Amino acid sequence: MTARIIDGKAFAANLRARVATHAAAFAAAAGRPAGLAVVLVGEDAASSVYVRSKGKATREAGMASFEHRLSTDVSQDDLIARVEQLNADPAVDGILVQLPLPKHLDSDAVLLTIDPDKDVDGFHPVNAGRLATGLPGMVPCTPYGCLLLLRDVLGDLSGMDAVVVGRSNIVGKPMAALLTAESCTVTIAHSRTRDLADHVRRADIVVAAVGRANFVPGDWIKPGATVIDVGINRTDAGLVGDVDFASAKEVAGAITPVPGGVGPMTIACLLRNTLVAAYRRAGIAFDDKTL
Ligand SMILES: Nc1nc2c(c(=O)[nH]1)N[C@@H](CN(C=O)c1ccc(C(=O)N[C@@H](CCC(=O)O)C(=O)O)cc1)CN2
Ligand SMILES: [Mg+2]
Repeated sequence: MTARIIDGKAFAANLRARVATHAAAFAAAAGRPAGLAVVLVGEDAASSVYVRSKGKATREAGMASFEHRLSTDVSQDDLIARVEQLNADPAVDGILVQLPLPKHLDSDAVLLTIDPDKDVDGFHPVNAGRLATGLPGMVPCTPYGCLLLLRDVLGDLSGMDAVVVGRSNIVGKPMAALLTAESCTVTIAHSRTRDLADHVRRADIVVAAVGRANFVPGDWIKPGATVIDVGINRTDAGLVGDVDFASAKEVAGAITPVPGGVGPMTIACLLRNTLVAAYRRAGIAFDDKTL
């Protein structure tokens, strides 16, 4: 069996086009565009690329992009003051602080400062709590992108066995919460999990988010399973995921490639979250399940 290769790039392009249509309707109804502020601290090369991509995608979707570039040695107080200024700015619907931050800064404290209703990354504990309890909030972009791809491939996920490999606050935990809300039976595996291969072999859905190149080999995959690879690892062989793609694609029913799978969904879902935040803040009805 050779797996269906899930085209995240095409899916993301389609989502971005749909966001753009709704963003135009928002601007007409609210008398202003939805706005996203991105804060970048320092010169990290990958972060600079991502922030530039986010700004471009935001403008292409017909939304306002506000870029705040702060020097590597910015103080914690000055960074927090910038976030507070964005919280108070009525033109800003979404705020995102690009991660990772330089070592001298306390990411948790910075993320706690973001107004939860503008937290388009969905990283604030209030949004984590809303997701865990089924309340409307902001859902982290990468896990939400994975969910959209899974629904597209599988339709109803109810009753399926899912394994999430990785327990980060940014991907693993919210991914598990989203799959639980879809009525999957979810296992969260991590570096201390015993008999990891056995857990993965039982899964209809595997989400790999450990940050280790080619960590999940094809012989761990149940024949026909759907494999979502969140990993982005730069190796001598180029960019690779957390799943050994060459062996896994011979066993899986469907699999995301790296690059071109989950990655593009992250920015598309960020635009989606910004639009959702804008509608909520403006008090204009919008069915966010359409996106
Ligand atoms: N505040 C945040 N910081 C970070 C996030 C985030 O969601 N919020 N995620 C990552 C970086 N990231 C966006 O910020 C991101 C990573 C990767 C991609 C992507 O499209 N990847 C491509 C490959 C790109 C390449 O060649 O390097 C792909 O997988 O096809 C988009 C966004 C960490 N920080
Ligand atoms: Mg188990």
